[in-house]
Amino acid sequence: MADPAVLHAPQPDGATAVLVFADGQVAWGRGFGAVGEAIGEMCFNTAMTGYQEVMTDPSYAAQIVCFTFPHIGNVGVNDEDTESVDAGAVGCVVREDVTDPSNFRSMGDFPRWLADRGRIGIAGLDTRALTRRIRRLGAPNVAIAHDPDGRFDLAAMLGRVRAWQGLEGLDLAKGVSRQISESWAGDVWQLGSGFGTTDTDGQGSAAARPHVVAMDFGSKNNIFRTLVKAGARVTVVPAEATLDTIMALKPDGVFLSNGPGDPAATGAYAVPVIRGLLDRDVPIFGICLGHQMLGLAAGARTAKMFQGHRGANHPVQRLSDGTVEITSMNHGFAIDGDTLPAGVEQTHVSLFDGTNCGIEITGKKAFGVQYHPEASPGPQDSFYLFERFVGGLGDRS
Ligand SMILES: NC(=O)CC[C@H](N)C(=O)O
Repeated sequence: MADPAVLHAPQPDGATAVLVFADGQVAWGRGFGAVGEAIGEMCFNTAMTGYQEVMTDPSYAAQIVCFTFPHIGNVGVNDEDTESVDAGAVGCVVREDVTDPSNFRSMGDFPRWLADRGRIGIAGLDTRALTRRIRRLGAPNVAIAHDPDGRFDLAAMLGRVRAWQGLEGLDLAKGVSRQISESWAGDVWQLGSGFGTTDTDGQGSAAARPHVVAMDFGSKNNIFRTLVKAGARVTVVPAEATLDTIMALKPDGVFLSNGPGDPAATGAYAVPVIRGLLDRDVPIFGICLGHQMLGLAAGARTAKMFQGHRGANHPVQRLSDGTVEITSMNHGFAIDGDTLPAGVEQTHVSLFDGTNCGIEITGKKAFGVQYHPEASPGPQDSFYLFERFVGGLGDRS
């Protein structure tokens, strides 16, 4: 039950936003971005850069991001550093008030951009204390609200956050996926030249490239850009594409994207399709949710983590040679490494907590990683995975 003393914590002067936790705790702050209310699971992200990419990563659907880096919004926003058109986190929690943007790439300010996307921000909170709370108690369900007049009905908010089912068992991937297929031509962004295309990256004409059919479960666009950079021709298909639809596109390989929600809840559509691809020996590469789904299709189980991994400096060990990759991460579920059946090999582990970070299906060109080798934001130590996948597609008989 809520602690009434907490729920009725007095509203400080000037408070225009509030967080109401499912256990009744309340945290007051200053609102920015959209006016209104949203409900989600609060997580923390430790990346020092890339707030725009984080907020537009569809894997954060139904989540509120607490940034541990204190200065968020200070380099503004632009039209290039977005990972999706309109999906992403429902809100964010930041330490310092957002200052005027200062950056040569800035095209606008973060609060206005958030408002345009209907996303709520709250500033002035002790984000380190909130992070410690998550580390102690696990990721909480939270209601976030912003009202410039400072009027909030805390009891009603508490009722709504308690009524929310939470992320466990929630299927969000098909809701944020593209609904129609699309052919993807853009290459990765570079300083000075911006985004390249398949015509400008020196890898030959699009038709000569291996064809990757990418299943979109709520993908970050930089994955498709990186597949193109690695030499692929990419066709993106919706999350609920059938095995027949995919095979009709004559894929040289199939890519399984990241995405929001509980992987185990996607069992009705994606997992049987992936099983069919495995039966047909189609090469497969999965990232994050896609990795988890590949594991489920191969017979492993997934589980919700206590606090999850989100940041841009997570060390992962590659077991084949002991090399450590510094990776970008964003996940709250994981494959349970103890449930890998025969024929599924663990290839990478987290050096933070030993959780599974990579699998490979023995005897097939099918592998996945729990982290984000496409970075955006984050280090690019793991780009070799794209080269390995795309480079291995040419010799399929
Ligand atoms: N980035 C992702 O694909 C996240 C996968 C899954 N929704 C999780 O939280 O674990």
